[in-house]
Parts: sequence; structure tokens; C-alpha cells
Amino acid sequence: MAALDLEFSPAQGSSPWLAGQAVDALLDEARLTPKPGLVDRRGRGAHTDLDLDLMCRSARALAPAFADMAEAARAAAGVPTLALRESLGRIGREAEVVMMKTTQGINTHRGAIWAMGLLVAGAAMAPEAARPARTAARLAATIARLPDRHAPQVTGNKGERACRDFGVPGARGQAQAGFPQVIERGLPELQRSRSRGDSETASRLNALLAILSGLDDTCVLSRAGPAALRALQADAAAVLAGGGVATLTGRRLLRQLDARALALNASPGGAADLLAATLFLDRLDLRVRRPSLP
Ligand SMILES: CC(C)(COP(=O)(O)OP(=O)(O)OC[C@H]1O[C@@H](n2cnc3c(N)ncnc32)[C@H](O[C@H]2O[C@H](COP(=O)(O)OP(=O)(O)OP(=O)(O)O)[C@@H](O)[C@H]2O)[C@@H]1O)[C@@H](O)C(=O)NCCC(=O)NCCS
Ligand SMILES: Nc1ncnc2[nH]cnc12
Repeated sequence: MAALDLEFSPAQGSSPWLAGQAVDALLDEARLTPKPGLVDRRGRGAHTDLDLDLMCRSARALAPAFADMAEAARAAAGVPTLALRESLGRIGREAEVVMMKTTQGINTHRGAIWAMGLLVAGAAMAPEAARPARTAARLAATIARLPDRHAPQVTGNKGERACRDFGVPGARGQAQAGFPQVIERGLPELQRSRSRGDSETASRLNALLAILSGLDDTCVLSRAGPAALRALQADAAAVLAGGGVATLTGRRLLRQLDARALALNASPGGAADLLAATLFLDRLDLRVRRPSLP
């Protein structure tokens, strides 16, 4: 894997820069507080084996893999080929090994490696686009729909089992459909909340809730089942209908959602990954609109 010097400030749009944006988006997601059922600055959420320090170390360890994915996408000269799909699959599986070594066997970011890896590749293929977020998601979806001959037929992962048992498309389906929860819910809610003057923290929490309210999160399904997923989705929608996290009503409803997630041992890890994806794409769009951003 390519060596990456994180002290060095890479050129905007370069592969190390894209990798840095991806890692920063993962760190922003992990630190965002208070999230329902998830690891944040307050603690472990519904998890016994995760904490914020571990999430941050895991995120940073993924930088070289994201840079390699961007390089592989650039080498494909803007065309989402089968060879690129298979290169990304190999780099993605290696990144999962790096994650597991870093965390001593705990799954912190498997879903994030998948979603973010595809989006980094999509962004690397469309660096000059006027609306990089949408272009990156569209290219990422095209890559995700290609078959990878080297992927294991059956992984036995909890997400795979939840997709089979509950008939949902899961992480693969979300990517293959062009990340609708990110493009149609996360990003618009982030922008809506900001434009009405909500704080950045409230805007990001609202974006997480918008994603959670409509996502077939296999992390919730496998830990707590379909009734729990429906309850969390309804609670998340209620916070937004109550005015969002910046309001007193919204904050009260968010506390209820958090309490319910903890009582059900349910963690919306898939929604957290897609919030990180939303923040990554938002960073790309912001750089285009405001090139002088620090
Ligand atoms: C396509 C893969 C992601 C494999 O997917 P699969 O469904 O087979 O299996 P999982 O390993 O379960 O991964 C899915 C993870 O994706 C997140 N997720 C869940 N639902 C959705 C959704 N609807 N849309 C998008 N993303 C979704 C979620 O990730 C987060 O949760 C993880 C923590 O879960 P937890 O249950 O706590 O942890 P476990 O250890 O599993 O259980 P416990 O013991 O703790 O109870 C955490 O990772 C978050 O990120 C799902 O977990 C992909 O792995 C794959 O095929 N890779 C191959 C490489 C490749 O092709 N790469 C190409 C481009 S990079
Ligand atoms: N903040 C978080 N807590 C638990 N699982 C996660 N997966 C991705 N982000 C997470």
C-alpha cells in the first residue's frame, strides 16, 4: 500500500487529499455527539467492544487504503471497468485486514470501508465535475454493480444474513442504487438544517436521523430485529418532525430515541457509515463552492 504522510498537505483533488477527506469524515462522524446507540464522545452507546479512541485509530489506519483506491480509479482513466471493480475489491479486503489488526479483531468500519471506498473511487474519477457529490455517487454505484470474481460467494457476515433473513438490500444494495439515503436524505437534510441557522452539530445530527429514518440498517436488524428497526426509524422521523435537534422538542425526542436504542441493544452502524459518506461528499461540494476553505 502507498505510504502516506499525514503531516504533509496534499494538493486538492489528489489521491492523498481524497484519502484525508475520507478519514476526516469518519472522524467527524465518530466524534459527533449525542448520537443514538452509537459510539460518541459520551461513551460506547450500545456497544461493549467499541469506544471513541478505537474508532479514531481505525479511521486513521484506513488512509493508505483510501489513497490506493483513488489511485486505482485514476488509473482506470474515468471508466468504471471490471478490472477496477476487482482492484477495489482486493484493496477493500486488505483494508478490512488492516482494520482488524488495528482494532485487535473488532469490526469498527467494515461498512464504511465499502461505502467510502467506492465513493473515494467515484470522486477520483470525476475530480473536475461541477457537482462532485452526485457524480461521485453515480460512478460509485456503477462500480458497485459490477461483479467481483474474487469476492467470496458467502461471507457469513451478519449483514449478509440479515439481508437474506429479512429480504432487504443492505450495504450492497444501498451502494448499487447510488446511495439514495445519502443523496436524497443525508445531504439535503444537512443543507436544510444549515440554511435555517442550526449549528453544525445539530445539522449533522439531523442528517444522521434523516438517513436512519429510512434505512434498512442490517446492523440494527441483526442485533435487535425488524420491530426494533421500525421503532428507531419512527423515532428518528419524529425528532425531525418535531423541529430537529436544535429545538427543545427535538432534543427531548432524541433522548428518547437514544434510550430506546440502548434498551434494545440496537446500534445504527449502517446509518453512521452513511453519515460519514454524506460528510465526505459534503466536503467535496464545499471545496468546489468555497475553494478557500481551510
Ligand atoms: C459489502 C460489505 C459491506 C459486506 O456486507 P455484508 O452485508 O455482507 O456484511 P457486514 O459485514 O455486516 O457489513 C455490512 C455493514 O455495512 C453497514 N450497513 C448496514 N446496513 C447498511 C445499509 N443498509 N446501507 C449501508 N451500509 C449498511 C454496517 O456497518 C457498520 O456496522 C458495523 C458494526 O456492526 P456490529 O454489528 O456492531 O459489528 P459486528 O462485529 O458485525 O457484530 P457484533 O459482534 O459487534 O454484534 C461497522 O462495521 C459499521 O461500519 C454493516 O455492518 C463489504 O464488506 C464487502 O463486500 N467488501 C468486499 C470488499 C469490496 O468489494 N470492496 C469494494 C470497494 S471498497
Ligand atoms: N459511531 C459509531 N458507533 C458504532 N458503530 C459505528 N460504525 C460506524 N460508526 C459507528
